[in-house]
Amino acid sequence: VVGGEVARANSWPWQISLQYKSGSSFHHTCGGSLIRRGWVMTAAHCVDSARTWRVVLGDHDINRNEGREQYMSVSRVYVHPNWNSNNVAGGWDIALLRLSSDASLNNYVQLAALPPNGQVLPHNNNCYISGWGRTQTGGQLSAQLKQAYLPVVDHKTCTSYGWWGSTVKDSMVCAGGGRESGCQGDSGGPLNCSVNGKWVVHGVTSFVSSSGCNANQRPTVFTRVSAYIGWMNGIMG
Ligand SMILES: CC(C)C[C@H](NC(=O)C(F)(F)F)C(=O)N[C@@H](C)C(=O)Nc1ccc(C(F)(F)F)cc1
Repeated sequence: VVGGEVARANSWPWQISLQYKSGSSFHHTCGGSLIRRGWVMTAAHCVDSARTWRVVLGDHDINRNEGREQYMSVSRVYVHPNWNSNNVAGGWDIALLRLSSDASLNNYVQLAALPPNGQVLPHNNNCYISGWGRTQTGGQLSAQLKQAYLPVVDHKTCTSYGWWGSTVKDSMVCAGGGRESGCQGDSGGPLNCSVNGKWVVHGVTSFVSSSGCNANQRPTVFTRVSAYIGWMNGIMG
């Protein structure tokens, strides 16, 4: 996350860290959201390579053991069948991870609320991105979970000339576009939007400009969760 601030610990209790095993240790690579006690929603591009994954729930500082973490292994990865790893602009950048056991819900670990099928938020709707991604273009990951205020940029604006144009599809949500943005390592994490006074995860962090995370008029682009409710219910039952 470029800009914004360190989040109050566990204030986004559905935020997870997706980590892969390298040698004898695990490394953060993406974010995700806990959507059922045994299921995590993330980006398809996060799980393109076959690795040994683990999901950390209840985390704040990914480099320290603070005692609230739950470390879960992943029993199966469901990547959207239409996902094409050579074409993030095509959309379909969503995947579900089946956890090997159910999470324990508490003050630090809660389920994300998902939007109703098809719901599209208005321009400037209040949203926050959260994640442990780079804090500057080309910079380092953040040790502590960060958040930044990224209001929704409507499709009409986001797909216009000088903005993303036709790179952004109807199955995506744009947010931000100023000095604050997502960045590498935030992928798969939530766009937390306030709807009728409740936080709802409307986006899965998908891409930013290759010329810089917080490039002007290149808002952070998210997979629109409300376009995939049917697919997710079909998988999770
Ligand atoms: C691995 C990538 C598919 C997703 C990666 N995502 C992120 O960094 C994050 F965290 F913001 F979600 C990204 O945007 N990386 C930048 C460096 C990038 O490659 N952006 C990008 C690539 C292609 C296009 C396209 F589709 F237009 F060709 C648009 C943006």
